[in-house]
Amino acid sequence: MKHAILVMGPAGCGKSTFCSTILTHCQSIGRSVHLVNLDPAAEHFEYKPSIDLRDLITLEDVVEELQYGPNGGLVYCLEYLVNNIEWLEEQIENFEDDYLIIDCPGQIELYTHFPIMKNIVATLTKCGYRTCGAYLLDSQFVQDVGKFFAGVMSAMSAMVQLEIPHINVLSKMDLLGDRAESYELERYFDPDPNLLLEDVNKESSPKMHSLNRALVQLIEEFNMVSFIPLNINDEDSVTLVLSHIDNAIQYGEDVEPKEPKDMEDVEDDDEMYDF
Ligand SMILES: Nc1nc2c(ncn2[C@@H]2O[C@H](COP(=O)(O)OP(=O)(O)OP(=O)(O)O)[C@@H](O)[C@H]2O)c(=O)[nH]1
Ligand SMILES: [Mg+2]
Repeated sequence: MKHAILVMGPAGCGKSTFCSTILTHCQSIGRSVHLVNLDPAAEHFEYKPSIDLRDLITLEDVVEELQYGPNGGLVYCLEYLVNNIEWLEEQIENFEDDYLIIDCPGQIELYTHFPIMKNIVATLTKCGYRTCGAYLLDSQFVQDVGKFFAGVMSAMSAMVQLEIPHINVLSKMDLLGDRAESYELERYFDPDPNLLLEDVNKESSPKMHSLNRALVQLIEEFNMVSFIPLNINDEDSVTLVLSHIDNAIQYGEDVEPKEPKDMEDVEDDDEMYDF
């Protein structure tokens, strides 16, 4: 079985950094992973992507030749990918039994109302991939409840559209310093919808209260508002996030266990010393 993580989230929330953090971590534990870049505007990468959308189309060319602005150009590039999806199919066919980390562009429209990501997921599924969506929100989203609400809505919109296993990650936890451990923050990781409603009502005018209630109810019904905090400087935190993803796509259940081979090696070694 093949596996993929689709790394999504608003502009600048740390998607590319997340991808290279996971890559570094996987390399250090001897796991095979490949980076896939789906951002036609990406400029540089810590790791060279194994598959790169810029080999098919770049934002620079679209802006130059078609006179699109940067946002329209980006949507054009991804629509071009969807219209030439055989390109992606051919590329991902080469990665039997591997794990792809897919770095997406940071334009929120791609997750909320364009069917682009849905098409990409359908292609991955068709090619035999189990895909997990990792939706990143920057830790600044837990600094006030209004922002948190907006962030949750965008995460939920991606989740509802894509219909794949999904986790939410709160990135850049290192920026919060000591506050990262505080009770005030922890209540956002797995928030109680009633507390959320109380908080958001305090900050908005009474006119908004019934809308707030409806939104909280929606969040509650989807039962998805939980976030895994990620501090990229803390190895345990990276391990925890990856284990949530592995769990969501059942990675490891069908991977050949390492022991038998190791045991053979040991046996061979034994033979060498068997006088
Ligand atoms: N302190 C800190 N900074 C981070 C972290 N992750 C990302 N950044 C910084 O945030 C900025 C954006 O990070 P990227 O990883 O490029 O974010 P992105 O989501 O890929 O951005 P786009 O592709 O433009 O949407 C960079 O300046 C990073 O150095 C983090 O965990 N901690
Ligand atoms: Mg990026």
